Amino acid sequence: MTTELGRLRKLRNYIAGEFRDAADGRTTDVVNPATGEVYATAALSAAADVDAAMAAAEAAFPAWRDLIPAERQKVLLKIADRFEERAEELIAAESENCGKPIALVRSEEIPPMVDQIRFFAGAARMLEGRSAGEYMEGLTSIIRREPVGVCAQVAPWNYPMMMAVWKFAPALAAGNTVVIKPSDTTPASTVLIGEIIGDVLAELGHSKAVFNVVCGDRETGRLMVEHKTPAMASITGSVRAGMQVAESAAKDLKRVHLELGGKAPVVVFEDTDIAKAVEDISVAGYFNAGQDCTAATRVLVQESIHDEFVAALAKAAAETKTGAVDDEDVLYGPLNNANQLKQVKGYIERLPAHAKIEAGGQQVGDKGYFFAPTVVSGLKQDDEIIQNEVFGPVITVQSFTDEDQATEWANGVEYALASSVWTKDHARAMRMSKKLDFGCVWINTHIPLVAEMPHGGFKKSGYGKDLSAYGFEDYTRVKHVMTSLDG
Ligand SMILES: NCCCC=O
Repeated sequence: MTTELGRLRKLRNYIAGEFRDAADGRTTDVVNPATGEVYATAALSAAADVDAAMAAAEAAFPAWRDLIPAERQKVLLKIADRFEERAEELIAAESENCGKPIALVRSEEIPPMVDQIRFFAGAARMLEGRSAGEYMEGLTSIIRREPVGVCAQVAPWNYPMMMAVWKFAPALAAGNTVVIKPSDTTPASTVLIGEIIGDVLAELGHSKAVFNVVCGDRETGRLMVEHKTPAMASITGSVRAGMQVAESAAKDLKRVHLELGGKAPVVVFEDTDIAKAVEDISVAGYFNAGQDCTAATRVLVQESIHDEFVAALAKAAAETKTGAVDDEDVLYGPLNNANQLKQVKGYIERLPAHAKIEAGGQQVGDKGYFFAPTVVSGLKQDDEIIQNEVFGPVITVQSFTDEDQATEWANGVEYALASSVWTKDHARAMRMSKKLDFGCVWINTHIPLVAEMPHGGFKKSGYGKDLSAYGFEDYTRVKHVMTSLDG
């Protein structure tokens, strides 16, 4: 099948089932971060394009909302099947757009995405509400769970495809219509997803305008969030972007769903199995070049095993490979863009004198945006690299004395998305899972996720959940209907 990608290398908006250039013809260049070369252009959408997409989604909403859930389920199940059938196209688009290792997109991204779409297909038929009944004499109360309306969704560049799935699947399952904007650095796979979903909608007799893709930059995102049509704005991105969205959405009290940054602490006690912990933490710190809001980035290790642990982490880093998309031995590819490379380099250049680079610390090669697996030890709680999200293949290490100090430092950042604790002591693990102020606490593991469980943080990591029944409910509203029994 010829796709938008294969045909043109010109990525356009997908509105009401049609590929459209931005109304004013503007485009941005799309760069392959593995080569640093431009390989496509994408529409740079402005107000007229956002208006068109919102009008399409608004017009499609009543019919989509009024379908019985089983019909929406059929659509989502077919989308999941189509993702499997067209997996190689999706993998190629994602890999070229992000420089991701092809084998890892195939094994680590496609299967969970397909599973997540199927999970939400099921969730469409499992709407929750309190039992209907007489809570006041002579009056029956019932709960209706309804879609919110048009959803404006802004996806990030670290997992463009999977984050699009986390947004469109619960939204569509619940009966909402969607306008989604991929990052301006990674529009390719989302445009292809637009085509796939549009085809499925049409094949099953529904309007293609249920799902619309608008390409563009931050300004396009701002226009979407401030637009009068959507009832909800959902964004995965930086804290800065999330705060701007919350502020814009506050102007007309839109519902907001924010999945922002992370700075996951990895608390390693002296009784842990060091070899296993190092192996798992390295993968969880370097996978996707550390560009993961739950990455195992901030290791806190008990002082009695500190030196041994750091030496093992440094050895694991030296053995971890980054490189070409078709090399099956690499764990991760390049950073996503030149700006991100500059940001990661900046954190390393500004390290304080008391920090020690145990491994890596430099760009790899002179083509593309690759960065070496890095371990930095000797850090203090107030250091910039401890407090801020690096979003690169950098693991920091601090040495703690006891449980109280570990807890204080683990919680002592503005982020609160994910964390892990490593110990053989069950009671300590359970104490720590209560004390760690994060949306997820892993015990003796770090980074796995499942469709059935929520993903989302506290504090400046945002609010609202992705995945799970909680994520599904975020895309619904609850209405109370009360009826007199006297006619
Ligand atoms: N491991 C998936 C994390 C999603 C956000 O970065």
